[in-house]
Amino acid sequence: MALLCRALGGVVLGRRAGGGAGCLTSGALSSLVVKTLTTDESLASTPRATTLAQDEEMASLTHFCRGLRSIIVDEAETLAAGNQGGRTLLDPASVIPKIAQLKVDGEENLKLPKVKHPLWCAPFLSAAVEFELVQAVSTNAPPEVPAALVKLTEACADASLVHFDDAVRTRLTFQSLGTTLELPPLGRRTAVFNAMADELESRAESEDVRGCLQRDGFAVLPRALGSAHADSAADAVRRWLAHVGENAPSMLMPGTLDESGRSAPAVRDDVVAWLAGDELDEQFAEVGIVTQVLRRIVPSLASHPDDVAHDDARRALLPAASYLSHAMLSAYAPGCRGFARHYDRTGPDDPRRLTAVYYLNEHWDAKAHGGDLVLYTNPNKSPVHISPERDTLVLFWSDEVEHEVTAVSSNADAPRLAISVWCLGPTASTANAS
Ligand SMILES: O=C(O)CCC(=O)C(=O)O
Ligand SMILES: [Fe+2]
Repeated sequence: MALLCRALGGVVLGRRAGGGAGCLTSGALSSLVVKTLTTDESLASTPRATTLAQDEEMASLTHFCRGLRSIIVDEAETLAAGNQGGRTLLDPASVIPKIAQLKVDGEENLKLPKVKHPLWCAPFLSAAVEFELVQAVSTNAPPEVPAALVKLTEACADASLVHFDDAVRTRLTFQSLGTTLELPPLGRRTAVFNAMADELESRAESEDVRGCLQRDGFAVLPRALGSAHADSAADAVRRWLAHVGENAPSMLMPGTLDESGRSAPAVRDDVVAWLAGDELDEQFAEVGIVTQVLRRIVPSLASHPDDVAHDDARRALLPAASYLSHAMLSAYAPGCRGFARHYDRTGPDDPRRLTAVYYLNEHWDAKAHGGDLVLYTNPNKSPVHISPERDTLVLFWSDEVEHEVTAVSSNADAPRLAISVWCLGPTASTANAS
């Protein structure tokens, strides 16, 4: 394990373009792979981050590193024995089921009661792949090996075993290792993720979302993903909702007031579903993709990574890898009363620090349909009304900006749909526990 830490620690891992390059020291290894897990409480109510103990993290990392190594050795032996049956090196069709089994084995053997998030294995598995990648390049393995590892990560992302961002980062790591080998183009879904994430980052940059947040406490970003991506995401969300409504209606539940799960239709009368980012069935893959894009990019908009002036404790967020609260899909049906004035952060034990809401509603007419988000940013100023139009992203500090959702007119011809993500920070109890 120490060897693994040293090996990984020496590697400069690229991050998403625009996110700044990060040098992963061995001390930072744990923050790469830890604090990323979400309890199943989040499926019932407010999303909450939880952390694993350090020995649990190391056990998980060891499990995936050893497991992946043995899968690779097994595959190499099969190929060498000539029993490949037409398979290529690390053929996803043969390797993905083995990796999926590794995840199941981890759930059974590691005894991590807190681990319920579908993508809980993502940071461990992607660290294991990165390790293999570095090993392959540094030991001058045949060039097909690193290339196969990059493609395998993309297949893992398609199979909800790692995040798409892991796949993009693995490719950047590969490029940073100085090999001249050409990689095949990004896989289809990873390419969609990448294009959406790039668009969101560059729109946020050009509209100075960070500056607005720091100055005004909120930011509004129209055309956040671009109309083509927004349309395909919104269509996919509609199909997903219909599918869930028919096949798993218990996933749709009344929006709650706080993490206790209490609901009160007089205060809010929407219906919500929690998205994990693994909603990748062929018919609605963009649901998982857009969820992963929001969860990946929104934290980086909270402040500039190099800007220490903004690093005040009140706004301190957990490390990026820990922002994996589920995303909340909310639907206010025509005729709903909305959501009464409130702060999202309900108290010192609520981890939410930054709220981001992305709207999916086509042709929303604020006057005719209502459903405004109203932000009460400053008692001396008029409140800010935001119409929930498709492809608008709104960000505000969860503990500073009181807000409400106004009634949705019964003339609206579709429910008012939004996806919300929260960036989390330490709470009184998590700070004491760590
Ligand atoms: O959908 C919106 O515009 C905001 C909803 C909201 O305030 C919440 O879910 O906490
Ligand atoms: Fe709210």
